[in-house]
Amino acid sequence: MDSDSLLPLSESLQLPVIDFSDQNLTPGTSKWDKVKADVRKALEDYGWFQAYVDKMSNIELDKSVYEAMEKLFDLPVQTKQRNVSSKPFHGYLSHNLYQSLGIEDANVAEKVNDFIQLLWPDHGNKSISEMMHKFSTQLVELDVMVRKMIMESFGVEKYLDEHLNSTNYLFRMMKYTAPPDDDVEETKLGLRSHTDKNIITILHQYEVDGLEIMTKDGKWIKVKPSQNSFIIMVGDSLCALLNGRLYSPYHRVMMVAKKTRYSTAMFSVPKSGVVIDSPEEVVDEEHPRMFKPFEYMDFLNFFHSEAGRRVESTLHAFCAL
Ligand SMILES: O=C(O)CCC(=O)C(=O)O
Ligand SMILES: [Fe+2]
Repeated sequence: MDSDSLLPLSESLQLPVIDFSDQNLTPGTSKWDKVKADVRKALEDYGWFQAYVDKMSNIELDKSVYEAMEKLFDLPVQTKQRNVSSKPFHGYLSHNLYQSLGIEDANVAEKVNDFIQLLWPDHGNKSISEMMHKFSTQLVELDVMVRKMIMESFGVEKYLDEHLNSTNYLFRMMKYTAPPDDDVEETKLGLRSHTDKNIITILHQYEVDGLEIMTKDGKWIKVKPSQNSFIIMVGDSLCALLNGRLYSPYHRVMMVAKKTRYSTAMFSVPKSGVVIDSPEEVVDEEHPRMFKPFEYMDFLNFFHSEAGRRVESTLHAFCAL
């Protein structure tokens, strides 16, 4: 991990920070290949990295998203509950310190507009939905770039278009209320430890920290919020698609600061009916086939079930060979 596209995050631990700010980061260049190699190494070793993006021109956008989130979560509970979905974990959720709202197909301008109109039908909110859609578009571009690098790196780029077309984008906004003023560890838990079930997640924390990601050897790493970067994380579906060659890490939110915390997540999610099955290219003697083919909604429904909640690893319990 000692190439010049990596920036040091911490003196004591060499954490994966990869520079995505280069405007000339285009496929086929030597810069692209270098970043691609770092991405693969980080996702093999940690299952995530911090993508440094030069957002100097986007500080306004970042601030606007933050302000819109504050207002959305201030709406009455009955209003937020209009955000429903037929799929588990896609609509409004609330438990303990945690609340979240979800926009399905957030890459489609009308869908973002429908969401804003449904919750917040004031005059003038067109500009808010346009702003949210702009933010989504940037996250989708980052998701596509990273997935292209991953597919190339494993020699399966011929499936890239098919792969990109087999997913939807779910954008979620999260609010975590400040924990009670005590020293009880449990009351600080904002979101319990889990692996993401989708393909790739792009997380962004606003000012207040709390995200912790587990290393393969069981150490929790606290990830500091940064306006200029996004956390890119492998989900179980990508891990399964690549025959376990990339790692999907456990992560959680601990509300250590006594402050309200906001975060956003863009999830690339397999569409209904798509079968996740490792291509031959990622299976060999050294890497025997690890998972049975499965449909994402069956996997998500298992995770949502009583039995699925009890198992240590949803992916292994659901489809390991
Ligand atoms: O709020 C965060 O930083 C993490 C959220 C998360 O892990 C999730 O929504 O899956
Ligand atoms: Fe997560």
